[in-house]
Amino acid sequence: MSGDDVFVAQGVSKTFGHGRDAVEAVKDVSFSLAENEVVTVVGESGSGKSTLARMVLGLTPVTSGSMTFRGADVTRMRGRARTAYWKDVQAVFQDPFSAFNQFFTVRRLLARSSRLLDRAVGQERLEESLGHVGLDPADVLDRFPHELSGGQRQRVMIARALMMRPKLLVADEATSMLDASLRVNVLNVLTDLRDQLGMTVLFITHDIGQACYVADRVLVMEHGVMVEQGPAEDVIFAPWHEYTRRLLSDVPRLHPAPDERPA
Ligand SMILES: Nc1ncnc2c1ncn2[C@@H]1O[C@H](COP(=O)(O)OP(=O)(O)OP(=O)(O)O)[C@@H](O)[C@H]1O
Repeated sequence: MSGDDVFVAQGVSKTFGHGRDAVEAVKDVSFSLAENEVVTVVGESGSGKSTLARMVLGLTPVTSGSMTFRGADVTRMRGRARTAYWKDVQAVFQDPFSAFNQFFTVRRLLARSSRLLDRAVGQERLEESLGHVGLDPADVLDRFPHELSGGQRQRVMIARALMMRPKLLVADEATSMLDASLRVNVLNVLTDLRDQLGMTVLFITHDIGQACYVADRVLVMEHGVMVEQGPAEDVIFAPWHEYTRRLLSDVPRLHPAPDERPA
C-alpha cells in the first residue's frame, strides 16, 4: 500500500444470513487501488465479485474489515458522508437498458445527474462527459434509449457517471451484454479515462480475457477468497494459483499451437 493509494480494503468480509443458512460471499479480502490505474476483479459466477463491488460503493455493509478512501475511513458511512462519497465514487452496471427510463432522452437522463451542479457547469460537463466516451452530443442528446446501440447506451451510462468527475469508477460487468467489437470499444473508454483523467477504475468481470486486455493489475477471486493479485503481465504469463491457470486455460487462444493445427 503506497501513498498513491486512492482506496484501501483491509480484511474485508461479507456474510449473508445466519447460522446454517449463512453464505460467506467475501472472505478476508485485502487490496488497494492506486491513482491512475485500471484494476480488474476476475472470478467465476458466485465468487463474490459483485458483493465486493457493492461494499466498495457503500451499498452493501461489510460484516468485518475496514476500507479507506483517500485516507478517510469509509467502512460504515451513512447520510451525508455517503452522498459526498458518491460524488467521488461512481458506478456503471451490467445492463444499461434497465438503468434507463425508457421515456427520457439522453439529455434528460444526464440533466437529472447534473441537478447537483450549477446550470452552466452542468451543461459544460454534459458535453465534456459525452466527449470522454467518444459520443457526439449532437448525435445522441435527443435520442431515446431504444434508438441507441448497446455500446452507445453503455457509454452514455459511463458519461452519466463522469458528470460528477469521480476519482474512482466501479464498472460491474459493464461490458458483458455487449458483443465483441462494442466490448472492446467500451474497454478502450475505460483505459482512456485512466490516461486522460488519471482516474482509478475498478472493473469487475467473469472473463479473464477482458481482464487481461484492460487491466494494469488483476485481482482473482474464487469462492469469496482473493487467491491471487498482481500486475496483469505476471498474472497472465506467470499465474501461480491453480484457479487462475484454469481461468486462463478457458480463454480461447487466438493462434493454435503448431501441434494443434489441422494437417
Ligand atoms: N443479498 C444476498 N443475500 C444472500 N446471498 C447473497 C446475496 N448477494 C450475493 N449472495 C451470495 O453471495 C455469493 C457471491 O455472490 P456475488 O453476486 O457477489 O458473486 P459474483 O462473483 O458477482 O457472481 P455473478 O457474476 O454471478 O454476479 C453467492 O453465493 C451469492 O448467492
